[in-house]
Amino acid sequence: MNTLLGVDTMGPVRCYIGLGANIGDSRATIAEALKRLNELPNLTVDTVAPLYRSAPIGYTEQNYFINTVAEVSTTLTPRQLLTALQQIENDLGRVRVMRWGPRTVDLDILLYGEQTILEPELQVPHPRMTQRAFVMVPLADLNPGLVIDGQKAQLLARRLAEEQEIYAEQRRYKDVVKKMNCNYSLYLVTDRAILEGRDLYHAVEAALQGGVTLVQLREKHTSSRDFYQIALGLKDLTCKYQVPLLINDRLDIALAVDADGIHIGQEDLPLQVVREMLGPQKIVGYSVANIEEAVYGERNGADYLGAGPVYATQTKSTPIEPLGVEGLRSIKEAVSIPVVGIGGINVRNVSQVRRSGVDGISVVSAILGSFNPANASRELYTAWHKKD
Ligand SMILES: Nc1ncnc2c1ncn2[C@@H]1O[C@H](COP(=O)(O)OP(=O)(O)OP(=O)(O)O)[C@@H](O)[C@H]1O
Ligand SMILES: Nc1nc2c(c(=O)[nH]1)N=C(CO)CN2
Ligand SMILES: [Mg+2]
Repeated sequence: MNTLLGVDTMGPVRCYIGLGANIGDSRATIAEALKRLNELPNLTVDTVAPLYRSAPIGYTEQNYFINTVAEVSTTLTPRQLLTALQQIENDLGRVRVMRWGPRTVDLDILLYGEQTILEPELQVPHPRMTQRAFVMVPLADLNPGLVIDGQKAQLLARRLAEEQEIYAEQRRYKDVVKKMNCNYSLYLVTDRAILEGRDLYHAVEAALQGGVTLVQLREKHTSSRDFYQIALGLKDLTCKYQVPLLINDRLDIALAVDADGIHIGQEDLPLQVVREMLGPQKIVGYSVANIEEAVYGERNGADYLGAGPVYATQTKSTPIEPLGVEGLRSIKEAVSIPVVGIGGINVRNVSQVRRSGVDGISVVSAILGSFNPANASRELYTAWHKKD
């Protein structure tokens, strides 16, 4: 605790949370638990270690576990944090049957700053953590030099990993963090036709410099080989600016370049199939034009919805009746996942769109139709963030 002019001021405290699951789709449950953790008002998930598969410790007649550790900062007190973790466990269907038994998800406070807590309901540092490879190995990934009970995390992790069965999961969990922090506010969808021969990479890079937060590569009449090559090039760019790259429609291309996700429409592969094939850690977006499609999207695994057209546009060959801001608002209110508006959005109507409550705007021509995509993006960014 810092003391400033005799007043106690508490900044956020760095904590480590252990996550474990061995019933149902453990990876998906852990991803969901992390998302809910990050959504707590007084807590931010800063980093998540890779996932590990580990043999059950304690009671051994149960499935292998998926385990990881999250580094978080929070202004919650230890007790409040414990209550919040237990709430998430319960909401995700945890039923306590036996000690050390199978569970849909387990969230333990491993460390709370430097504090030691010895209460009947809460002991911190977690009393068994230094005996558990499934805790120490991911913890050492996050903070190898951390000292617990006078011992370095990395040394403890190495020693424990020799005695206890633990495997690194191939599925990369950095994706989960990326997905969790995905910012939908200024979402660029590409269209090379609008560029009229200007260089796509050049335009996208300018847009990224101008503040675009998400990029979707959309190609209409391109060979698979060219699509793949363009996607690889864009991936380098989006990585440089730490912005997710999504691929329109083509699951094969999304997989081939290990994109951050895919965006599909009503006529593309079924949503559940795409989700199943890409796994829980990738972003799946779904185009909707009405409430029914939106609710369907939310129930069948979409991470966000692209709702539109908000205004009349020439991008689609068959014109659809625009939703208008009210239609957009009704879609946003019908679901709890992020919604981005698309179709005819430009710097003049952006604040109107924002007032519908959506999470972002998706644009094609407002950026790529401009000879200065950096400026166009900057203006949209400013307009979106302007308080009225
Ligand atoms: N650091 C801690 N983090 C979470 N729960 C704790 C902690 N210390 C004590 N507890 C208490 O442990 C009780 C049992 O928790 P739970 O059923 O999740 O145990 P467990 O995860 O199966 O076992 P273990 O504690 O060995 O990991 C909780 O009700 C909680 O009050
Ligand atoms: N491998 C593994 N074994 C366990 C785990 C766990 O998360 N992973 N959790 C337990 C109780 O917290 C008991 N045993
Ligand atoms: Mg527990």
